[in-house]
Amino acid sequence: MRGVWTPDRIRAAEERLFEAVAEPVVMRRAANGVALHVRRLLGERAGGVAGRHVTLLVGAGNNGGDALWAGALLRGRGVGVTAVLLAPDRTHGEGLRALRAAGGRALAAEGSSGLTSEAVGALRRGDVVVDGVVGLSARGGLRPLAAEAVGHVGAPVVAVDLPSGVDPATGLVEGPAVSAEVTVTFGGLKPCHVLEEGAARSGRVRLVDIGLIPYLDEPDFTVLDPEDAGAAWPVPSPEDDKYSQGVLGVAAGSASFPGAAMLTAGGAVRTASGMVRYAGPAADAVRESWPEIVATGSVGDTGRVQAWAVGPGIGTGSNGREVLARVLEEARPVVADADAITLLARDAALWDARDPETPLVLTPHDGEFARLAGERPEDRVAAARETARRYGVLLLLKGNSTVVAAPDGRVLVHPSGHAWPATAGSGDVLTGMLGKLLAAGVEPLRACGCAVLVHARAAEIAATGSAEHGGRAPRVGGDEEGRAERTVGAPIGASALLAAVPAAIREVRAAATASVR
Ligand SMILES: NC(=O)C1=CN([C@@H]2O[C@H](COP(=O)(O)OP(=O)(O)OC[C@H]3O[C@@H](n4cnc5c(N)ncnc54)[C@H](OP(=O)(O)O)[C@@H]3O)[C@@H](O)[C@H]2O)[C@@H](O)CC1
Ligand SMILES: Nc1ncnc2c1ncn2[C@@H]1O[C@H](COP(=O)(O)OP(=O)(O)O)[C@@H](O)[C@H]1O
Ligand SMILES: [K+]
Repeated sequence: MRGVWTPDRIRAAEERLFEAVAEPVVMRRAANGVALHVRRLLGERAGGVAGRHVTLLVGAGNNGGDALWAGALLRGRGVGVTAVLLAPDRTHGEGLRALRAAGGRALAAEGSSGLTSEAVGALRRGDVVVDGVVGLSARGGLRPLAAEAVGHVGAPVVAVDLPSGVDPATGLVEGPAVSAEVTVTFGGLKPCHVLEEGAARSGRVRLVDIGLIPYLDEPDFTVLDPEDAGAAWPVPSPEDDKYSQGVLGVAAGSASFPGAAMLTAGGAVRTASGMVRYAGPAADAVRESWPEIVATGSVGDTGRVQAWAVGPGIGTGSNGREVLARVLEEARPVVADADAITLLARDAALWDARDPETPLVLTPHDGEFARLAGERPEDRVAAARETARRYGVLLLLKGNSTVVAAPDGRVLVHPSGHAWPATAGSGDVLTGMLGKLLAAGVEPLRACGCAVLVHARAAEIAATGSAEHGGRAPRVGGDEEGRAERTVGAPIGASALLAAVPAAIREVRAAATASVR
């Protein structure tokens, strides 16, 4: 599990760190981390380090200072280094002196009419470009000269702290911005590394220890890693039977939408052993697809369950309303998706059926969120947190980065790193998976984080066939940790995602086992 802190809180921790350790020492630690990851990327993409060329794009602040110091260190490894200075009179003085003393070149970016041809040449020549334009203090979109320079970058980029042009606090991008292959950040993750466009533009995020950790308080939110999901994933123990692992009731689908029932129920079956019951008009179809499911026609006839998954395909008319009200009255943990969210958003009386002490998870996409909150989410973390608090629910806001907020203010974020789950019916699969984790007794916030992580990974496995390749997706260039964007994949439907859920579970469980060795 990794913490994420807002820029203000990172800065406040840095202030405390500087009382104990001199600022230049800290900066040197940061630059060491940058130089290390530049060397690695040169090895991957340029086949070696010595004799290769790196171009530094350097802004006016300490972010540029980090880049210059890293350049000085790279000179010591035989790398040719050219710094393109966006603000020559305000460049970090010590960093520039260090680079020059190590034999690096520096040139002003700006000529009489924008970027000089020399600067453009340097940006084009680098085997790797280091983005030291702006870091934590970024405000608004890139300044015109910086934007022009970024437009000339063709080589793989190592971003210092964060990709320039991305808002550090939100991950939003206004205008041109850097797309990094690797982002080297210091002390703790910032929101831009895991939210919105910033998540994709950050590439592989590498965290460097600069001694900040003891000065950081509780994170603003957290990101689960595969090993966290693997450690929490329920598997049967020798004492277990089918009931003790938690029984999930699925109330999904209708005569017109039997597929929603199949996908939701399937998500549950593939997530954990034990038992799944189904209640609804698609009972025959569900029995045919999933013979292991005990299916009945109505919620009242279902028998005992430890949690419910309700909503996909139930419709928003009186039948759907009746189903949802009956499920809520059972006072068991519930995951409510799709039509159930629409019903809850427009019918305040439905909330009376709910026991406020029993966990209720709502899993809206942005459109469903707007029905609940009155507007589409802008700052997704703040919006999810506020809505979770207001309704007293766990709010799982789906998207490329999924945000899960608990009513007590805790938040988990999962940046998927790809968009393979964006396919019709994949939300239904997620609902079934999450319901089964709730039925198994996994703590609700963690259950949400685990379900989202494994669901996204299952989609990636299905799209790329990576499980068939011994855990490695076929990739175009790059190393085994290469980004999903460079992975060769083919579009999938939700059934393919569903079929890959066991492979994704095996993978996270293997990660958990490896991490305790
Ligand atoms: N604190 C520490 O010692 C440590 C910090 N560390 C490093 O320091 C970084 C923070 O450094 P910082 O605070 O100096 O600011 P920084 O992000 O370089 O930007 C400031 C300059 O950028 C400019 N600018 C602003 N917005 C812009 C835009 N949209 N487009 C273009 N330019 C823009 C703005 O110029 P302006 O044009 O507004 O005058 C201003 O001069 C942090 O990210 C990390 O890398 C590490 O070494 C660890 C120790
Ligand atoms: N651009 C995207 N990148 C990654 N995941 C996405 C993207 N768009 C949607 N998803 C994921 O796909 C799933 C879609 O769910 P949902 O919108 O409910 O679809 P449906 O109702 O068709 O099942 C969610 O898990 C969501 O997080
Ligand atoms: K940067």
